[in-house]
Amino acid sequence: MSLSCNDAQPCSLTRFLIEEQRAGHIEPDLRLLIEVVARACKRISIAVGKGALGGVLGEAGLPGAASMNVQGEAQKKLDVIANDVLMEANAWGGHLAGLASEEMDHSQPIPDEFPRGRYLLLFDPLDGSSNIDVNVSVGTIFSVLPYAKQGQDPVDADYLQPGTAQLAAGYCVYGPQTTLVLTVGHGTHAFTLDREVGSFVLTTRNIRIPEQTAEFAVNMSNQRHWQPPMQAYVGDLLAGKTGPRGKDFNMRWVASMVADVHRIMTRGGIFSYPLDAKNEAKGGKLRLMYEANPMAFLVEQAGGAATTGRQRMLEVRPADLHQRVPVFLGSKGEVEEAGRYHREHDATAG
Ligand SMILES: O=P(O)(O)OC[C@H]1O[C@](O)(COP(=O)(O)O)[C@@H](O)[C@@H]1O
Ligand SMILES: [Mg+2]
Ligand SMILES: [Mg+2]
Repeated sequence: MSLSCNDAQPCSLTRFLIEEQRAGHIEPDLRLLIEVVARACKRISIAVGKGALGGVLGEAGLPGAASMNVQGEAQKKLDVIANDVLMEANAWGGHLAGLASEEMDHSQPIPDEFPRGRYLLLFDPLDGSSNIDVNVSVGTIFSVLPYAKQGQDPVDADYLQPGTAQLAAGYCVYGPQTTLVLTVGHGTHAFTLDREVGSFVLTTRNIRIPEQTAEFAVNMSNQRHWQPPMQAYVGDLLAGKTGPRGKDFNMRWVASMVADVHRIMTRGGIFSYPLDAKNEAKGGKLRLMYEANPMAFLVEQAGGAATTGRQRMLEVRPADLHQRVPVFLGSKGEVEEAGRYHREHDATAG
């Protein structure tokens, strides 16, 4: 029996990963690590799907005393559940040296009593938390980095590798369908969860993001806080056909990065969360290690581009585990266009 995926043979994630291993694209233990993460995503998908019936909606913590994460944000029950699922699944997995989560102050080495591996896993366990209680798509984002110091506990500094060092990245969107989108550095591929069978099935091999687009995603309510190049860029998008861009643009904003990026993976577009007067002191809103870098890797592997507006995202040198950055990603032509507004502004501002 042939193990290779073909049109007649739906390809499970397991089978796909074995093929990637045979092609020399991934090590066997990275394959197994991705399987563990995918299993955890299935469990999170089930928890998300239960909603009010499962008692998983609402804030974590006691009434009147919301539990806060390291980012100073109130945690939802599902933020905590998703974090626990990923932690527990991976502690036992045997493929990791340590983990870091958007929800935890510091990275955690795999305890001594468990087998240790050669990878570091970083994740945003539940992205789009503000959408949990209103039954709108949320997701999980993850990134895998190498760890070479065998026999030593990894510390936060070991995670501060640029996005170009990522060995794998992915997200799982919990929407009308649960879809896992994955790269191991050889294209970006989508797997849809067959809920009856309980396995992820390859549904799009080699996603290609259209280079040009007429759709942008940004939280327009922040417009008055933006810096001049962003004001100028979006001003020209809004001017439409009669403006300098010469075409009308549509706008979408789900407020779950995973869902917004998934739309861009499907039909193109540009997603941006720029610097503004509210987030400037923190460096931006979105997190480099848990959100921007894995998404940038996935988007580049799908033929798109990802920048801070001024620099390729994957080349940013991280200084802090919870570092925040401005984000522009999606259709290559449009991301370059946004970068041009920043360059021209910086040149004239001296
Ligand atoms: O509240 P805003 O400004 O619309 O921001 C939404 C953005 O914040 C995020 O929800 C941040 O992610 P978390 O829910 O993981 O904190 C992104 O998913 C989304 O793009
Ligand atoms: Mg997030
Ligand atoms: Mg989150």
